[in-house]
Amino acid sequence: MQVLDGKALAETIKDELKAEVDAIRQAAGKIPHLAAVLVGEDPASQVYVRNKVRACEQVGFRSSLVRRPATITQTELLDVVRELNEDPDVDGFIVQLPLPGHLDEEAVNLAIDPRKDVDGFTPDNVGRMTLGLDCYLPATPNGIMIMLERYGVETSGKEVVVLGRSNIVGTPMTILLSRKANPGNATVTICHSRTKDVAAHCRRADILVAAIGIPEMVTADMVKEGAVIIDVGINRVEDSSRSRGYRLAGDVDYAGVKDKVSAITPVPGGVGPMTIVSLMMNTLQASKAK
Ligand SMILES: Nc1nc(=O)c2c([nH]1)NC[C@@H]1CN(c3ccc(C(=O)N[C@@H](CCC(=O)O)C(=O)O)cc3)C=[N+]21
Repeated sequence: MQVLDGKALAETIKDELKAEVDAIRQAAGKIPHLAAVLVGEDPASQVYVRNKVRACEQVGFRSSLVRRPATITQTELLDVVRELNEDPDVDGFIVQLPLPGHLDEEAVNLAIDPRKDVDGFTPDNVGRMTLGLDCYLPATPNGIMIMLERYGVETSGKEVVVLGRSNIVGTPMTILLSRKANPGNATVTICHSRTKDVAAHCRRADILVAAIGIPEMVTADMVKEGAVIIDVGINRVEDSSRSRGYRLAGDVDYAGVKDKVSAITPVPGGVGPMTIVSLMMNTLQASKAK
């Protein structure tokens, strides 16, 4: 069984990015600049954004963290987005999700200038991805594609099952995996809350991508012998034996499936770090485009 070590691969790619950033800085005096908007105090979001800022430092980017209280109004948040759209010093930015309940995520997303949308969430970028045009690819699905490519996981002609149909992971994952490209050319099934027999679909999968947010939902009886498992879930599970009071669990029962599969991503240290690296790649692309 091979552990698909996203953390190690992310470090390798960040070294490559840093070399490119250094060269650009010397040749053109330009430094890529990523801004992140963080609304409220969601503990997981704070960790993710902190990791993004740290990654920016590692590759030699400039980063700005725009923090706003959970009480911000929709109008005020749209003003923040507009300012970032118009700021010539900012190459790309993200608005960390989820937003507090009173805010309209869709309206915020629609307000982002597609040229600065390094998350790849705006209709312009989603449409361009679907048509196979140049665009910013969404960070988590693209991070997974890079992982499959660098670890030499064959996708062509394979049966892939994606659990979850979110706009940011499940749905774009199906598009990238089924497109005529390498990696790609897979036969993809998407499962969701209305799917009749999820386990039966999973058992057919050569590659299983779990992105549903239910801790350890995928158990050994649901996976095919020798399958490749991509675990996107990062769930905080109460654990009084830990000093922080919780442990991280994926959507897959790692201990239960690891002896049955050919390769699997750990949580943490799997898809998460790859998500951050693809955000860095998009930001470099944004800075080159200007
Ligand atoms: N606008 C927006 N863009 C995103 O890309 C976005 C988002 N909103 N909202 C939430 C999800 C999730 N996400 C992660 C980023 C880093 C880790 C990460 O660093 N994970 C580490 C550590 C995890 C931990 O310690 O909690 C790991 O898996 O090893 C995970 C998940 C980005 N997302």
